[in-house]
Amino acid sequence: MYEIRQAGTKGLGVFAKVFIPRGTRIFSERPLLAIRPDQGAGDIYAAFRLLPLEQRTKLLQLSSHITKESSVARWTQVIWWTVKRSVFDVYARIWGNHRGMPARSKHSIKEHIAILNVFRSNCFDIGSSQASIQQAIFPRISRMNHSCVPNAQGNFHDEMGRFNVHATRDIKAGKELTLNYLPEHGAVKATRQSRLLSGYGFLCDCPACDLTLLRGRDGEEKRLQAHRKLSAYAEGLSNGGLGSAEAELQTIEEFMRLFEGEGIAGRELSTMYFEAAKLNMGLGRREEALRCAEKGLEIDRDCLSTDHPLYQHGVATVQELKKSFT
Ligand SMILES: C[S@@+](CC[C@H](N)C(=O)[O-])C[C@H]1O[C@@H](n2cnc3c(N)ncnc32)[C@H](O)[C@@H]1O
Repeated sequence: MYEIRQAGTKGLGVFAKVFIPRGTRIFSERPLLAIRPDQGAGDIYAAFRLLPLEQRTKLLQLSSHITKESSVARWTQVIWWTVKRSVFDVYARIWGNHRGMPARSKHSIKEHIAILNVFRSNCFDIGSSQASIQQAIFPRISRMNHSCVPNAQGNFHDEMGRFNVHATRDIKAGKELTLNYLPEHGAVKATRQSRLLSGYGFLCDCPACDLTLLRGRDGEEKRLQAHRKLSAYAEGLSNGGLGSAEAELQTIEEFMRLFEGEGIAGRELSTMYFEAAKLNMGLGRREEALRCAEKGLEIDRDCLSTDHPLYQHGVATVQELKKSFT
C-alpha cells in the first residue's frame, strides 16, 4: 500500500503505492522504544540498551535534528545521568541493587546523546493520561513527514499496544502520506513555522504554508478569522462574562469551518463536533445536536476505526441522543 523512499530535501518519506481510501488503516505498529508517563529522559537510554542489537541499529538510523541548544541540554542531561549512575554503581556493589541502570561497560556517552537526539526528533506524544505509554518511536511511522494539512492521523490504541495511522482523506497513488507534528492544528503560519523550526529543524512548505498561492492565503485568512473569534470569546470571559453557549458554539463552528475548508479531519474535528452536539443539546436544538454527534462519529470511524474505545464512546453518545427523541 505504501513505500518508504527519498522525499527530496525532507529525507525519507512514506508514499502511497495505490489509491488509499479515507478511513484505511495504513499502519499499526508497536513501539520500537517507549517511555511510560512516570519515566523521563534518563529511562530512554536504559530502555534502549535492553533492546536487541538489530533494533538498536534500526533506531540509530532514524533521522535526528540537533541544534546548539538541544546539544548543550543533552550533554548536561547525560553527564548528570552518568554521575547519578556512578553513585548507584557504588551502592549496587555494596548492596547489589542496580535500580534498572545498564551495566557500566555498556554505557557510552556518545551513544546516549545520539539516542536522546533520535528520540526527541522522532517520538510521538501518546499524550492521553489513560495511556500506558507517554512517548514512543515507531519503526516505519517515524519516517512520515509533516504537513500542516495532513492526509493521515495516528492514534494510540492502548489495549492493542499499537499506534494506528489512518487516512483522513482519499489519497491518490504516488502522493506522500503526511502527519501533523504539531498538537494544535489551527495555528497561524508564523506560529507553526517557529515550532517546526525549533522542534524539528525545518520550515514547512505545505499548501497551507505557501502564501504565494491563493489556497494558502485563503486558509491563513480563515485561521486569523477563527483566532479573532476565539480572542473575542476569551476576552468576554476574562471581563467577567459567563460566555453564552451560543457564543461558544459560534466559536467552535468557526474552527470547524476552517478545518473542513482546509481538508483537515481527525480527532480535533470530531471532538469539536461532539462539543457542538452538547452545546446544541443544551440550547434545545436536538436535531442539530444529533447531526453534529453523527458527524463526529463518522470522523472518528475514519481516524480511529470501530475497534477503538473512543469510537465506542462516540457510539454511546449518539445512542443517548437518539433516545431523547423517543
Ligand atoms: C520524524 S522524521 C521524518 C522522517 C525523516 N524525513 C527521515 O528521513 O527519517 C522528522 C524529520 O523529517 C524532516 N521533515 C519532516 N517533515 C518535513 C517537511 N514538511 N519539510 C522538510 N523536512 C521535513 C525533518 O528533518 C524532521 O526533523
